Amino acid sequence: MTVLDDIIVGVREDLEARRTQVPLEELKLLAAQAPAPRDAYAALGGAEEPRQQLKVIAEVKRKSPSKGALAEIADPAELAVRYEQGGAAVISVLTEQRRFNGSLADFDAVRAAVDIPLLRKDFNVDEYQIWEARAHGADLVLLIVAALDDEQLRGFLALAHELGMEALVETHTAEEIDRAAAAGARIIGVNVRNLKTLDVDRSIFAGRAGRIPAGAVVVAESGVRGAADVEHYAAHGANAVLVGEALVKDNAPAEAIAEFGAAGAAAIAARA
Ligand SMILES: O=P(O)(O)OC[C@@H](O)[C@@H](O)c1c[nH]c2ccccc12
Repeated sequence: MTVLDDIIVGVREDLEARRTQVPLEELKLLAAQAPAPRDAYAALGGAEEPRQQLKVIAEVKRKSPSKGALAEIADPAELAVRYEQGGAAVISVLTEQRRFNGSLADFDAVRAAVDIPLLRKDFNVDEYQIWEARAHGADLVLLIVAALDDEQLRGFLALAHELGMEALVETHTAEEIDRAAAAGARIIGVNVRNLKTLDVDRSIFAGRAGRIPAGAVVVAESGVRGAADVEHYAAHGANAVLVGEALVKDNAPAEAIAEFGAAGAAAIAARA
């Protein structure tokens, strides 16, 4: 059993517990009452031609299975406000409980505090979680290709789009990129962390990005330690970076986001 399989077992158990408390029919009513979704594709510069900026997806991440506790985040809303002030395009909030110490309560707190698009970051393996994301005011959901078969991937992507949301479709291998593209993903992430082993290999990004179709926003996920890593990803085709650990550990996350954006834009300009 891979790490990913193991995580999903726990995710499914937690999800079944929530389903008995809030049945799907009730979630659908809540989703209908939620504020309209914000356009995450536009926020990530998807429609700009050419894409000259490097967008930052800033993550609220308390803990990870590879590194354990990362930071004491007393007030996720306050952190999110700093992310927004620093110029983050999107904020990602981990809601997985067992391994990442996240929650929908964290998500709700962040939703109430900022106006930019929010990603509900979880191991989404059931339609219930997509409705749940929208009911809580999410604008995007994470879909991990390695965790889904093609029918699930297409079904969840279609549901997210029907509900007015986008999906960050996460890949690791070239084959997963092809599956994401064939399913019609508009925002494709390359996670340099292999979720089956948790190994990080930043060098894989360069060889993957060119495989992503031109219309899709290219997101480099994981492993950003500082501006040099952002420059590397931007030089090799990233339109956006998703950063967790480095930002939750930084005393000045807003300044770090601004620095990443500037470093990325310079690398994109140098590439042209
Ligand atoms: O903390 P990092 O190395 O900056 O990584 C952020 C993000 O990419 C990582 O949290 C992540 C990427 N894909 C995921 C899927 C589930 C949980 C977490 C993740």
